[in-house]
Amino acid sequence: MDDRCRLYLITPPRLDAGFEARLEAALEGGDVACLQLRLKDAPREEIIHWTRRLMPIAQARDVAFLLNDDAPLAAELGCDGAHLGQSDGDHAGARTLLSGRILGITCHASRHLAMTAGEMGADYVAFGAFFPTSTKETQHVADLELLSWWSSVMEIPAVAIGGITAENCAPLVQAGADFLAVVGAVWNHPEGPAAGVAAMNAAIAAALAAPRAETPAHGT
Ligand SMILES: Cc1ncc(COP(=O)(O)OP(=O)(O)O)c(N)n1
Ligand SMILES: Cc1ncsc1CCOP(=O)(O)O
Ligand SMILES: [Mg+2]
Repeated sequence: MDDRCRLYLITPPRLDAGFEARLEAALEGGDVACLQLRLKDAPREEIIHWTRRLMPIAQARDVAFLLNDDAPLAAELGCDGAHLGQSDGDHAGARTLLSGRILGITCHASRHLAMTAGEMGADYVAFGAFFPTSTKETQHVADLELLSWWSSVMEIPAVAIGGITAENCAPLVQAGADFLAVVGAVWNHPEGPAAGVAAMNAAIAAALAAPRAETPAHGT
């Protein structure tokens, strides 16, 4: 198992004018593997606008830029990839369209969805929600056993999402999450987004350095 675990940053649900500076500040805070632009129900023009503004900031720092929900638009705009949920269109078609780019798939708390996504060619599977969150209404609760099983059996990276903070992330890291996806932990951090990124990275490093809790037994 690759012991590394990295931060996967998702934009706030709404972006105000001048958000570019907040993103730059966040990325100054420490390691970020990728940035997902997630503007639910925003007009296409707004998504295009923010992609053109934010993608160069991310890519200049070697942070992959992923678009949520829309694989054709991600391909058209030259994004590094897309994240699709179970209701976000044709996954296999998106895989073809995003050949050579990153495609991540929401798998909620389901081994079956994750294996299907893996067989389809997903670059990562996302499990959640691990904790209560006010960022999105969630209907699925994922647990450590799923994460631990996936990471011990599969090579495809796992992203953990949902209410993750610097304070609660250690068990996810120790269960084998390859990435921790967060919104609130960074953008709502009381000392600003750079402090949020720094706190997440410090918590990940501490969890990796700490003695591991016993791994749960895996069923079939
Ligand atoms: C990394 C990551 N994981 C899960 C999601 C959720 O995607 P989805 O289920 O399509 O819900 P919306 O985000 O579209 O509301 C995600 N965006 N990113
Ligand atoms: C997009 C998404 N999908 C499942 S939970 C969630 C929201 C994650 O945001 P936060 O890190 O603030 O809980
Ligand atoms: Mg979606």
